[in-house]
Amino acid sequence: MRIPAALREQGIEDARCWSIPMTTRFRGITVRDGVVLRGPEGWAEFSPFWDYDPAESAAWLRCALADATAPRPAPLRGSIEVNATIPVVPPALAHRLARVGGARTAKVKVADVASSLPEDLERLEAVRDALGPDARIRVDANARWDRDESISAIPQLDRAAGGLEYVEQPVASLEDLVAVRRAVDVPIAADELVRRAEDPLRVARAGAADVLVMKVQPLGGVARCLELAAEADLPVVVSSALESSVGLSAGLAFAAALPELTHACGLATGVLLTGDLVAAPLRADGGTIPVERPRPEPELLESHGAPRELTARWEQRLEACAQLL
Ligand SMILES: O=C(O)CCC(=O)C1=CC=C[C@@H](O)[C@@H]1C(=O)O
Ligand SMILES: [Mg+2]
Repeated sequence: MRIPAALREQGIEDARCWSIPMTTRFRGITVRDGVVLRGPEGWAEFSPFWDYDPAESAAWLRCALADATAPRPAPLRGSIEVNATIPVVPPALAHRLARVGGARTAKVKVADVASSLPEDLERLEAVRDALGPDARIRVDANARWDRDESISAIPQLDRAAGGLEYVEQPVASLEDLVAVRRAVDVPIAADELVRRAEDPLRVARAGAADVLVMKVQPLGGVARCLELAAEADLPVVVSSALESSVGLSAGLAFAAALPELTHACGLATGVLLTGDLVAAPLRADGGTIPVERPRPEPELLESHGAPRELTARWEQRLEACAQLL
């Protein structure tokens, strides 16, 4: 595919567009697509979701550009503990997915348009049953509740799960998050208020969350995430943006370089894709993923290569974002 001049000037030598079907619908998506870029440090991923406009997507490109052209920080650990990620699926499938990869923490999606509260409760019961009493279970509502819905749903979810580690982004606004956090006993994590906010640290400064979920692409890259985490001074959960192993490995690099890592990270999402760009995909085993930087396989870049029309859309997107760098 065509490489914007601004990226060539900064050392990008190759760019490939890919598209891989998901195993289950997640975030309303059934196919994941994106671009991988090659620079002097290796391959890096640029894969903003399609609902991110060019201004927001520019942060994803800054991440890819830095990861392809500048060395990653020194790792402080060789493997990262991860959580199983459970989409909105029936209880029997949730039970099965919770055990894939041997994680001792699961994150369960709730409050989805495709799911009622009773169904969310059943999904949580199934996950607890699968993992046993010592596992940690967190839920992610993706800002779909209002204040009152949160305050009513969270204690019910907490009971069904046999105890929740935290609730991720129950409501959209900072003000509502503060109110919910005051009203419930379960700790609160912020995600959208970090990754889609003009000021990702506002939530930390306001004391509105107990945990920050951080994703390297939307936040502009590994180095910037390390700066933000140091300033936020809150426990960080590094999570994926449903990347291929090329992008997941940047998340692992961030998690590996954090001075303190107290929670399992949401980087075991490779299993939600039906294929990958590397020969040995980054997958959880015994609940951890090794901190590695696998390189894409030429045959896999070929076989997962995006159709021409999709590639043209990504070329336009890359160009628009490159102009905003
Ligand atoms: O945190 C995890 O366990 C996996 C990543 C994950 O849940 C997400 C990745 C990308 C987009 C999001 O809708 C979703 C999230 O909201 O955290
Ligand atoms: Mg989230």
